[in-house]
Amino acid sequence: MTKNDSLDKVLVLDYGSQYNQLITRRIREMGVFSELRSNKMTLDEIKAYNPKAIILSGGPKSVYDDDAFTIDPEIFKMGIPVLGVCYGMQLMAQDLGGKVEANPGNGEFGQTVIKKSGNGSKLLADTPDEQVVLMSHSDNVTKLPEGFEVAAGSEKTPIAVIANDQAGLYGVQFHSETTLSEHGKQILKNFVINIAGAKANWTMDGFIDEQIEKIRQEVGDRKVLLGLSGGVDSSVVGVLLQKAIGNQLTCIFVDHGLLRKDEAQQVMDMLGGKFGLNIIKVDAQNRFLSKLADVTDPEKKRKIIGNEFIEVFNDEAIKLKDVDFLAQGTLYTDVIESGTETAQTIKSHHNVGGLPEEMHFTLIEPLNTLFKDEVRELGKKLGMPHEMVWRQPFPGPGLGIRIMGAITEDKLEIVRESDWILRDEIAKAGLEGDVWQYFTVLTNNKSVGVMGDYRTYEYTVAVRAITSVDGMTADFARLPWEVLQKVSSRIVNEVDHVNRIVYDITAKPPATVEWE
Ligand SMILES: Nc1ncnc2c1ncn2[C@@H]1O[C@H](COP(=O)(O)OP(=O)(O)OP(=O)(O)O)[C@@H](O)[C@H]1O
Ligand SMILES: O=c1[nH]c(=O)c2[nH+]cn([C@@H]3O[C@H](COP(=O)(O)O)[C@@H](O)[C@H]3O)c2[nH]1
Ligand SMILES: NC(=O)CC[C@H](N)C(=O)O
Ligand SMILES: [Mg+2]
Repeated sequence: MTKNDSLDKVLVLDYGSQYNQLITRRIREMGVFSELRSNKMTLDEIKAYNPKAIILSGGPKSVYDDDAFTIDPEIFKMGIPVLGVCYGMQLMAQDLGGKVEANPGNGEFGQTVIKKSGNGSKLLADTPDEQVVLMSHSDNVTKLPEGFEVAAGSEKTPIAVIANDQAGLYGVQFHSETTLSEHGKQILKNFVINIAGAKANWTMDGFIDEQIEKIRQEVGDRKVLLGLSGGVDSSVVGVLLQKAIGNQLTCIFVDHGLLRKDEAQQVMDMLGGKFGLNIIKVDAQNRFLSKLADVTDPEKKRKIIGNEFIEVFNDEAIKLKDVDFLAQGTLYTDVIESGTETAQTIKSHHNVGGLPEEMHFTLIEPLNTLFKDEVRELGKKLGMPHEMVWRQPFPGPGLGIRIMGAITEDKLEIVRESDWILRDEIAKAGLEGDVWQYFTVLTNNKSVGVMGDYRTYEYTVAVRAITSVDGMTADFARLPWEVLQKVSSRIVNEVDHVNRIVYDITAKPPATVEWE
């Protein structure tokens, strides 16, 4: 029996929403074990999995499309409580004899108020009669299936929550899993704990033990390479692997020429020195930069970088001999944004969507169901120091995706120096703990300036600083004017070929954090 067999499990079936893993994460926050699985799971597989409750996620398709993702309707008769979220609710309604149609208007996107009807069913217990939720749909349930009641509605969506208390079947048209649904957590808790009766016996300590056991079983006495960047994710994987397999682990730190100022030295000192990890530093500037010469398309850059990383790992593996596994600090955010069978590609993260199609390694990615803040909690539990756990994220493709257009040595110098000034000023202002991530971007835009009575025609640098919890959604940081003023003045004065600074004031969505 594996450890998971003793836990109550909530099975989330994936219909392709960007937020689907947030559902499992909200449930883990309650201390209940939860996993996301393919909507292709058969009825027998679901029965064998033995879930305490099932959630059908949202998704981009319409349930009446010819190529819509489906479910075996028998699952609604198994006596296991089922909650449908958005697409999931529409699928349940259609399968049980209700009707789903395109919304006659433009759909409903953004925060909306819903109002309970009647007592709102057990699902909406302990939430106010009127509450704000995040809607993101263009189809509506227009006819209820038999045995169901409307538990709440909004102006544009009269059927926004459906409930069949007796059968334990429920649907919410909104995304209860995002923080933009103000009582979403309570609603999920009502479903998982009160309605399905799941026991809260999952912990992060349990997760560590389980991962260590899994890694030991898989690796046996063979060797593992870890792509180590000095970032939070791969450092946490490094510490976890060291606990699991000790000196069967070799870490590879690649200097691809796209690192920040002084980064290579800092990483080697911190992880090799203080933490005693066995690290090989590979100087690969030339091979990365020559492959990237003249490449302007963001997705192409990401794929070239992803491929080249693997080439470097391959070369090192040949030297070390008998290495079968490659470990990476891949998080769920990297997986979902790279696109899955059901979810659209937003950008190919170098370590997922940027990997070559054929690889000699088996991947070990113990964090690929987690979000950044969960990884930080894990790092703390593993006894890692505050400054390592709270390092700001830095993407694997590095400064390469912060230069719009083709990458050159001169442009790298501009982003490297301007980034250093921004980091220096944020540190001096004592704001490092308040801002989740901050960096500069070299736009491909030149404009006219006047310096010392001369006309200049030089580059615009953008400053990006955001607040976030998990990197899935973000807002621009309200940096004090004085800090922005100092940063602007120093970059224009100290970095050649820059005469204008702009501040990026978009949230994610609709923008993303990085510009490419
Ligand atoms: N310079 C590098 N050398 C070796 N491996 C790298 C390098 N950059 C990234 N990687 C690999 O790619 C993975 C994904 O990178 P990512 O930036 O998301 O994570 P991280 O660097 O570990 O943490 P953070 O998100 O805090 O920067 C890393 O966990 C690591 O395995
Ligand atoms: O390792 C990585 N490889 C990548 O290819 C990559 N792209 C974005 N990021 C980081 O992910 C978080 C979310 O960024 P985006 O909103 O730009 O997708 C932010 O923290 C980004 O810095 C990456 N990390
Ligand atoms: N977010 C969703 O799950 C949307 C479901 C469906 N595609 C709709 O537009 O209504
Ligand atoms: Mg990184």
